[in-house]
Order: sequence, then C-alpha cells, then structure tokens
Amino acid sequence: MEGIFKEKSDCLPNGNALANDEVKSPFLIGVAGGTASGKSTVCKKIMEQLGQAEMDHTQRQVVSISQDSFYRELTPAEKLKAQKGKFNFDHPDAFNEELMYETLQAILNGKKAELPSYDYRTNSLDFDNVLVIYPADVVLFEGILVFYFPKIRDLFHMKLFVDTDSDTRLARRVPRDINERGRDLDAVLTQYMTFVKPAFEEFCSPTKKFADVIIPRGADNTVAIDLIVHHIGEILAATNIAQHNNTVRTAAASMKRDH
Ligand SMILES: Nc1ncnc2c1ncn2[C@@H]1O[C@H](COP(=O)(O)OP(=O)(O)O)[C@@H](O)[C@H]1O
Ligand SMILES: Nc1ccn([C@@H]2O[C@H](COP(=O)(O)O)[C@@H](O)[C@H]2O)c(=O)n1
Repeated sequence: MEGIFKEKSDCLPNGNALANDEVKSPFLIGVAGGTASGKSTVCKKIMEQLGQAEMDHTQRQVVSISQDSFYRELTPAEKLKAQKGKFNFDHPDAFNEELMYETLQAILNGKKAELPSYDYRTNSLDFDNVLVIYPADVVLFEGILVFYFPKIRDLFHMKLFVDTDSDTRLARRVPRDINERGRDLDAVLTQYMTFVKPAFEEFCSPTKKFADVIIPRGADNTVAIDLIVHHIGEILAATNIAQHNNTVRTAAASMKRDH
C-alpha cells in the first residue's frame, strides 16, 4: 500500500487556491463507538446538515473516512480463518496502525490521499474502488478503534463517541451483516460472541473516556447532532473568512508588486 499520498496541489478541485507554501490543514474529528452504534449514520447526518452530502466529492469542505480502509492485508492462513469467521477483526492488531498514522498526518499536512474501500465479502481491501480525499476544511474519521492508539488519538482536534446500547447494536448488526456483508446468521452470532463483544469491552468501550462529546442513542440524538453541526459550521465560516482575507492580501501584494 504505497503511494497513497499525493503532493499538495496548488489549486484544489473545490476551487480553493493555495498560495505556494500555504498548507490547508483540516480540523480533524474522530468518531468512535461500538460496531453498528451508528458511527457512519452520524457522519452522514453531519455531512447532510452541512449541505455537503449532495456535493461532488471533489468540492466538499467536509469529508468522512472510515477506519476500515486501514485493515491490514491478511496472510493466506488468516484469510482462511476469516472465511470461517475465526479471525478477530475487532482486535487492534487487525489494523495497520502505522499507515493510519501516516495517512492522517499527510491529510493534516494538506496532502491528497487515496484510500481503498473495504470489501467485507472477501475480507480484503478493494484497490479498484479508491476514495480520493482532497484537502478539506473538516475531516471526520470514524471507526471502532480510532481512539485506541495514543499517537492517532492525539491527532484529533475533537473526539466524539457514539454510545448506543449493546442490544440495539447487535439487533442492527445481524441484519446488516447478513444483507450487506454476505454473512449467515450462525457465523454472525458466533463471531459476535467470540470476538466482537469481548473486544468491545476490552479495547473500544474504555476509549469512551477520551471523548469530548458522547452521543447517546447515536443518530437518533438530533439535539447532539445539531450542536456538533453548529460547531463545525462555525469552524467552516472562520476558515472561509481566513481564506478570503488571505486571497485579498495576496491580490493586494501582487498589485503592489506590479505597480
Ligand atoms: N438511529 C438509527 N435507527 C435505526 N437504524 C439505524 C440507526 N442508526 C444506524 N442504523 C442502522 O444500523 C446499521 C449500522 O449503522 P451504521 O451507521 O453503519 O453503524 P456503524 O458505522 O457504527 O457500524 C445500519 O444498517 C444503519 O442503517
Ligand atoms: N472483514 C471484516 C472486517 C470487519 N468486520 C467487522 O466490522 C466491524 C467494524 O465495522 P462497523 O461498521 O460495525 O463499525 C467490526 O466489529 C468487525 O467485527 C467483519 O465482520 N469482517
């Protein structure tokens, strides 16, 4: 997985021009929570309320990425285990921590990144479906263990934890894994009892204490989502003003030079 970072572009696809040595460093928000707690749904709602969801992804000021893109590639023996539901995808070792850190660093340094999507049917990264992350103002990074790794946790400007009760999460995970992830009921329940539940208790749940905002009931909590959206809206407005001022300053300097 090399070459996922591209050099900083001078002119962004969303029309924002960067001065030669200016870096567009986004506000990075971590969104953690147990499996099927509603992390992706919360991110989607935030994007929708900010008017970003319907925008072409090259134009967005707010982008959302998933920790799934950083599952490490499995050895042939691990692949066989995974096919039988006997690989622990909820353990921190299932992720490529270094790549996750380097990618977030690159994004924070205003570089474009290309992330593979994740194919749950084959338990592997899908490099044919790559999500291009252009420099944005706000980046949401969601996943079960985004607050687990201290080095990564320290990169976030804001940390959200989606706190949905475990019965509800299991009731959502079962139909989702059967309908969308190509699993059968027996495998879903065995994986849940063997790996998912114990790993949630050992690795994910303890990271709730690092959150700045805990969102009980996930996407149903419209009050919490409204407050978060309001906060992000203020960040975007401040960024737009700063960019406008910078453009005016650059134009004034160039007029003065030409004179
Ligand atoms: N508030 C909600 N009410 C009903 N279903 C929901 C709600 N939030 C999420 N879901 C459903 O639960 C499943 C898991 O949600 P998702 O947002 O993908 O969770 P996560 O990203 O935490 O795994 C999906 O099928 C989604 O449509
Ligand atoms: N090949 C895989 C990879 C991951 N999982 C499960 O996905 C869960 C994380 O995704 P959420 O959208 O639910 O947060 C995690 O609990 C893994 O068990 C999988 O089943 N197969």
